[in-house]
Amino acid sequence: MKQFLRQQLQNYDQVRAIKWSFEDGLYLLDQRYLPHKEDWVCCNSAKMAADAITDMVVRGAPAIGVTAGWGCVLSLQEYVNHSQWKDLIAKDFDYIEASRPTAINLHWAIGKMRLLLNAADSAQQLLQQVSQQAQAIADEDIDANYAMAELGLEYVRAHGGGNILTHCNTGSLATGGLGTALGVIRACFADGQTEQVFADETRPWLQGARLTAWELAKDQIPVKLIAEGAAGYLMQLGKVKWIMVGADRITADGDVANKVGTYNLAVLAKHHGIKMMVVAPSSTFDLSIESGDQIPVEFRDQSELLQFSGQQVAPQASEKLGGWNPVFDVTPANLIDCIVTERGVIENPNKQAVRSVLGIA
Ligand SMILES: CSC[C@H]1O[C@H](OP(=O)(O)O)[C@H](O)[C@@H]1O
Repeated sequence: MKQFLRQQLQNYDQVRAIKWSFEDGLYLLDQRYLPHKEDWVCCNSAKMAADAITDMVVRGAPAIGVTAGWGCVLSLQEYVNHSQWKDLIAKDFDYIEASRPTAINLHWAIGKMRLLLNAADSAQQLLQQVSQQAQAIADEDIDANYAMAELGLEYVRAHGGGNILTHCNTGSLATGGLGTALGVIRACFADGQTEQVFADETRPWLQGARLTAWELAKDQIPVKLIAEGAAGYLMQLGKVKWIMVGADRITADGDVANKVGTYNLAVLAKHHGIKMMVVAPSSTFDLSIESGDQIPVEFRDQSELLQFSGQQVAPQASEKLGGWNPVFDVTPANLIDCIVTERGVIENPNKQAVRSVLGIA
């Protein structure tokens, strides 16, 4: 069974949104234009890689961490023979880290690279170390996706399958491989635990409508798109048994920052007795903070709200009236049934459960 599942998951793991070669550099599938166009952006500097993160060419917490790693290699390649290499590279690392505030995977990746930089006294040696670290970040993410898919499926088998509602995009476009929540969803479908996936649109970037629907359609996994506002009615009619989402930052107590709208779903799920599953690798945990109100929530330009595929949806809105555009929200741990990581499943998340599953004394 495990072999069959692994084969099935490999069939679902064909899309790569991030491509790297030392000769050609970093290529990112431009997610701003999917599913209509499959354009690639070539990043040949750390700044270009950072700007691609800020501009959402690439998005999704783990994918941002992987991209940040390769962005650091681009910096080394640019300055390895420069007399001021250490200062220039440090500035590039800072610029990459500032590209988006919420996803901790970005800061985790840069933190690893900064440790190497601070200890380095040879640029050539550092280039090799940073390259190996970037490759390790990418490889570990792919492996973590498979581990989470298998652990998440085991948990669903033990608690009963059923239809799933997912939010935003947590698949191959948000990670280095199979996906986090979408990896579990793929495993559940392969195992017959679910026959129907519901994806909500996820305004304003439409990661659900544009990206998750695209990924699942490619997999030939039955997916129905819903307006976010329909989620409560879907649950009230008993059409879903699970809510499965990803995460951008999880605190030591198990509070979860994720795409805005996740908190709404968690409250509704609790009210309707539906299981709320978060799926995220250990690189998404920020154990330096205890509660969700310490997580920096990204606000993006109100213009992203006031248009819809190029049309002004609120022409009457002015700069003053504008929009209020937080792109994440924070779900308290007590609304979450389980957090699936590659190290194990954190049931009824709290400080002790987080530390125990992550293997921290
Ligand atoms: C694999 S989890 C990805 C996570 O990132 C998304 O945010 P964004 O599209 O703004 O980068 C969303 O929160 C997903 O859950």
